[in-house]
Amino acid sequence: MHSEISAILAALRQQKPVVHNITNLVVTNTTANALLAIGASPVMAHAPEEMADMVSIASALVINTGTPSEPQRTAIRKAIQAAREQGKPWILDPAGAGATPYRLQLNTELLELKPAAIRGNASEILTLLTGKPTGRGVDTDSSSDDALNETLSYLQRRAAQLNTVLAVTGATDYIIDSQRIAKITNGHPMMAKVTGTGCTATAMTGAFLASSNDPWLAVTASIACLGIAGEKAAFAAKGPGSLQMHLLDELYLLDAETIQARLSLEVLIKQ
Ligand SMILES: Nc1ncnc2c1ncn2[C@@H]1O[C@H](COP(=O)(O)OP(=O)(O)OP(=O)(O)O)[C@@H](O)[C@H]1O
Ligand SMILES: Cc1ncsc1CCO
Ligand SMILES: [Mg+2]
Repeated sequence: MHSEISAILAALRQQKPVVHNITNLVVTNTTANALLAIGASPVMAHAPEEMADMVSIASALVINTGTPSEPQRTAIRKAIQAAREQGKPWILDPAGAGATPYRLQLNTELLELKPAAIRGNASEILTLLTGKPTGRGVDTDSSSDDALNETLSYLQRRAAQLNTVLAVTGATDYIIDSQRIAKITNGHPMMAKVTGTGCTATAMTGAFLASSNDPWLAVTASIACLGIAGEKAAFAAKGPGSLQMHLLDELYLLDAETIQARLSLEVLIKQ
């Protein structure tokens, strides 16, 4: 898999896709910088009046519901409509989907609008798919093999129904479509001590989706690249502050040799 991942990264850097982000107030700067560091061209925009025009110059759209509001909801609807009309991929990050009924209702509406991919932590993805606002979710690390397998086959059925790619991230990442599951164990626990690491994964995935015809491979490549850059950054960091700085450097420096040396990925067959 390392050569396929490096090939998509090379295509991304060659194409420098414009990625339109409607994201949360917390991570707007860090996700824009991560997109630049990996080789894409970010634009952060949320005025409803310019959504169709902005989508028309972008190659992918990233929607993140971390700090929602009614004006943003209007912008999100307009941007997704434009992306669908223009045949451009869009990715959903249901940030905090289970935190309030408002977010869950918004995310449930967006789920029906055919995202090419959905990236969240286990609680967010399960809340979104089941409609049950639990903050508990699954802990893929501590689940028994049976419980984990049950959840994976449920997720795979839902990915097939929705014709999307589900990326469930955490200590272990699972990238799931109707046929394939990638299990990635790159990354470092310190990454969870920097806000917006997951939002960065989603934003980067927008750029990777724009750089490949295989959405599952694109999402897998994106999550693997972030995990590899993140673990390298963690080794160099004293704590979360310098991790954030090193992460940008490692995304910028990431190359095929590093991917080959560090990739920790297993492809599970159809459940
Ligand atoms: N305990 C961990 N061990 C190893 N890597 C981790 C761990 N926690 C997070 N990561 C890395 O961080 C990436 C994204 O993190 P996570 O799933 O925690 O996102 P999130 O909860 O949506 O974060 P946020 O909402 O702050 O953006 C994962 O894909 C993985 O590479
Ligand atoms: C901390 C926080 N609050 C809303 S969005 C966000 C960033 C991580 O999702
Ligand atoms: Mg998140």
